[in-house]
Amino acid sequence: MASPALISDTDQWKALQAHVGAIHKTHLRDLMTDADRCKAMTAEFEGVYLDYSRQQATTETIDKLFKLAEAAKLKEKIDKMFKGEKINTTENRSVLHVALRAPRDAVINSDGVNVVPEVWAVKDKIKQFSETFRSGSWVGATGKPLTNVVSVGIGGSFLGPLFVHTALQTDPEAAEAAKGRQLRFLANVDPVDVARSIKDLDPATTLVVVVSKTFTTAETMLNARTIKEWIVSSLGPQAVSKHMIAVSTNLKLVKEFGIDPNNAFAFWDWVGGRYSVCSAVGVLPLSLQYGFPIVQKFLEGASSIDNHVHTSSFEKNIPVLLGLLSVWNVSFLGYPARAILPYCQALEKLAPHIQQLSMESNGKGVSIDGVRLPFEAGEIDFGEPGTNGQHSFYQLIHQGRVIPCDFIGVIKSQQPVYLKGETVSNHDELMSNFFAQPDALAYGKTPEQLHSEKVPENLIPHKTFQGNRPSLSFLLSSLSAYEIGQLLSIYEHRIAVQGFIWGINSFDQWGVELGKSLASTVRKQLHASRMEGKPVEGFNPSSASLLTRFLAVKPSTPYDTTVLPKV
Ligand SMILES: O=P(O)(O)OC[C@H]1O[C@](O)(CO)[C@@H](O)[C@@H]1O
Repeated sequence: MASPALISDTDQWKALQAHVGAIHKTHLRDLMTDADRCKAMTAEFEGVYLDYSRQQATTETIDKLFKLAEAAKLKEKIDKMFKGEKINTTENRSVLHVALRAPRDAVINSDGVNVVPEVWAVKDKIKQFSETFRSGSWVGATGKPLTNVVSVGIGGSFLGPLFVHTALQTDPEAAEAAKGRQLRFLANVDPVDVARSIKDLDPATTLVVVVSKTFTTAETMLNARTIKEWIVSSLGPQAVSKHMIAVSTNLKLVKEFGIDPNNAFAFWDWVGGRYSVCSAVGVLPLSLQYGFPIVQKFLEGASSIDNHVHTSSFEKNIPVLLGLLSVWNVSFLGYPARAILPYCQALEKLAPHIQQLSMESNGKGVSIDGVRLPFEAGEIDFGEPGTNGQHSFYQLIHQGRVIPCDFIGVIKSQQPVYLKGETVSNHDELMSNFFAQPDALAYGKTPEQLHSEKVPENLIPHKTFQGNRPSLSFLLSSLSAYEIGQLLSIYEHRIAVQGFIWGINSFDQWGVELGKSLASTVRKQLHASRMEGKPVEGFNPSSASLLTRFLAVKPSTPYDTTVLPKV
């Protein structure tokens, strides 16, 4: 019999739907008393420890999820990805970000060609370039060595590298390697972001890396032209070859922009933008800042998880378990959001990166075969480091809506601090919260407990916590480049697993196109109105009056002269 078009038509999906009633009769307060269950609901790989016992699930749920994985042909789909099959069918592309961190002797084919040597050729070029740059042998137009890097790019050409940079900044080894250097990012086309990114920088000591897979993204290209002007107006047009380099799959456009092709670093269409941090997109700016050896450790961490996801049985497979549990929470328990809560300030840019990774990958309305989904796929990701989040949105998580949480803790802080005489070290203070919050969510507090504490009657409803709120806890042994790579790869694979189960294409992003083309219509109108005084035409009444109001105020930057930020 032909396999059903949608996963929701399978018996395994229906068995999970039928199982929801039984789970609704349980409470985590009771489930957590079962020591065998708690032990069974853990997994460990190379120092990454996952405890998912605080999920609204029993071992029976997990068995049923494994059966769903079988029905979705999860193992086959993961294998196909690793084999370079064109699983991104709407763009006819392989999905091979795993090749970016594979060892030199690995063989991974796309279109019958082993891509690993090409990957390493670019990495070798980055290594050599970054060594020349960091040694001071690469000098700018005025003969000075360059110590500042501004990476210009948006979306996947920004968020992943920003996440890794932020996480490395306080790692002692990486911090030592980055002494005296600055790495900044320019993503938003808002001129305020231009101003911020170059504030107090001297073009004579700055290298600009233009990062764009397509080299056509409107925001990035305008920012690149703006920063080019900043360099040229200060150092002259010949400075571009020494002060601007690029990362792209479109080397033709890089050349047309005026960047020396020798200073361009390639990647390939089989690397999705949001999966590209391990390509030159991340490896180049990070190597300029921290040196290639540290970035190589990050790649090795990511590769270790690639191996793990590809070869481990599902029972021990951290990304597979995570992906299945997310499907359970979203599609069966009906919890549409996920909070990413690292108890580690170095991971403050993890949630913004995962937002793109997850929501651009799995925010789809049709199956990979184009059939409208009768269920919601994807989830709403957000997060903040603890304990900051506790003083912000946790109220809603404790007593308002049910939001499954990822708690991420690190055993050994990057920055140990202890004040003699204090009860605990600063990191232990942080981690006290990391351990307490999941239990507060799971157990809650009953009216009976409040009565026994003599809480006034009128406050009992306000102080009651229903509990039974799901979370999972990760403990990482430490947070160096290697573990940062592991964490990245865990989330990348988890999100792909979710997409494989839902039967969607997690590797295209057609949903971003409509807004882009409408912006181009508006851009034409703004130009015509500003330059030729043309009236606003062809828009709905709402947009027309908004645009008219906007255009009525004379801009502070007249269109007949170049103006750069002044701060
Ligand atoms: O690297 P590019 O081609 O400039 O694209 C930037 C981003 O734009 C998108 O295409 C849409 O947001 C992302 O997928 C991508 O990461």
